[in-house]
Amino acid sequence: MIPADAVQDAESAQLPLAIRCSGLGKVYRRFQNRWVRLLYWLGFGESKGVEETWVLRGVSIAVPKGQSMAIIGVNGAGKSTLLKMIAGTCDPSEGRVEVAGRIAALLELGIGFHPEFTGRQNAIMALQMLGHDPTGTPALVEGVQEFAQIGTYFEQPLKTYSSGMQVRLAFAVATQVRPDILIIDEALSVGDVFFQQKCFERIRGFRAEGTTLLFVTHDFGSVYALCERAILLGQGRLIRDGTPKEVIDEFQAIALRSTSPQPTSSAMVAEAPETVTQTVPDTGEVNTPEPRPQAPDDDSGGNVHSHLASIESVRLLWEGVEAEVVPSGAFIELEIEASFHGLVDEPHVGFQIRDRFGSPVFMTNTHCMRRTMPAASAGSRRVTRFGFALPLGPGEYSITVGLANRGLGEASFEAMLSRRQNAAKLKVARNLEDPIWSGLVNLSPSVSWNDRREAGA
Ligand SMILES: Nc1ncnc2c1ncn2[C@@H]1O[C@H](COP(=O)(O)OP(=O)(O)OP(=O)(O)O)[C@@H](O)[C@H]1O
Repeated sequence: MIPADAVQDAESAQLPLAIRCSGLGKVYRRFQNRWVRLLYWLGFGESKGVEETWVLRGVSIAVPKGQSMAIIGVNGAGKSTLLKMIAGTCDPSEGRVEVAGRIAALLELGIGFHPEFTGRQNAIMALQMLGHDPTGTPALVEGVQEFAQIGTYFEQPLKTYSSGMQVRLAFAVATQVRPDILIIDEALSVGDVFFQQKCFERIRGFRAEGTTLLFVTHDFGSVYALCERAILLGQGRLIRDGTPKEVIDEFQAIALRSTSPQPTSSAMVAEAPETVTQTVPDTGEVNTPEPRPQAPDDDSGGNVHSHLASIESVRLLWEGVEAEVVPSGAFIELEIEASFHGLVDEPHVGFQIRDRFGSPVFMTNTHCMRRTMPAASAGSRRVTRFGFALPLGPGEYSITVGLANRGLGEASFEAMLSRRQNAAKLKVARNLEDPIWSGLVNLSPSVSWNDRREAGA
């Protein structure tokens, strides 16, 4: 939890560093008027009429050479600001950044490109600006064209490009020569799935050759797939530094603790619900003292507790018997027992299955299934059973369960009452009766064919 640890850890391990940030901060100032601005820059009137907003403060991290680190946090947490300071496109207001090696940064869509120039012209200029030898440029431009695969658009002005085409060109230019440090800010989320896979393949290749990777994304699947470390920023501060799983769990826990008046996400057991309201439902009973509104008490493991209800047990049943290992394709039941300590007028129960990287495999809940359970009164217990076939590939999975009150709109809840992160684990074994297949999910394809004869044959 202590940001400075990151610097100390890497240094005490005496790892050669690619990046070191020490006490990094960025402040933006708003001036009441231009006179205040002038006085400020002349060194007068320090505080009068000047509003300071620190968007990043006290960030100290050390990134050893060759490490892949994800930066996660809610919108406005300061992720892009940190990347820009490391890339050198934005000056810190305080603290220091030191980098060792050549940086390639994909910070904003087509950064530095000119809308009137063609893809080819932009590629030539960008490669030269990145410091590549002009004599080697034709070969590099060919490589960009080949990787970007934007066809005849390569000869058209950039202003005619879709955002996906711009990312293709930008990524191809930035990565045409392996950089020592590669910085990517969300850019890859724009491209189509095939291009993303191609980019990830190139990034993996660079990693294998020793490139350091800094990666901002809201896609946790790619964090698990690409990064060995993650940091969590919140309101411009470094609040967690650890493995992707630790940091993503913390992010989810913080998101659940949030007290913003927006409803919680429908995926009540799922990916980082943005917010949870703290409202206790109106019981509708006259002269009954209402329980005081109380925030769900969330521990750092992503669990939620409240005074209204709690999930007591979670069991997996295969053929009616509790099981931890089941064959792929088996029909299983997930049994969730909850106890209610107050009236919950519209309870909903849900679950999420995650794979060993922590990536969600499946999630649903009774609200999303358009099922309405009866109200649960104080002192009652209820067992909810979900039954489903499990056509997943062999491997280990975890199950997180949740209980919320009152479904809102299409996909949200008024209050999260109980959540148990990783409440059960499940091992899926190969089903020896299955035909041979590999992958995440058994699609059980059918197959048919018919022969056609050429006329006259
Ligand atoms: N030039 C600027 N002037 C004033 N405030 C700014 C400026 N640039 C960024 N900010 C503010 O700094 C904060 C952090 O912004 P930043 O873009 O670094 O966040 P982020 O975590 O990358 O967010 P997102 O996930 O939405 O991209 C935000 O509140 C933003 O409004």
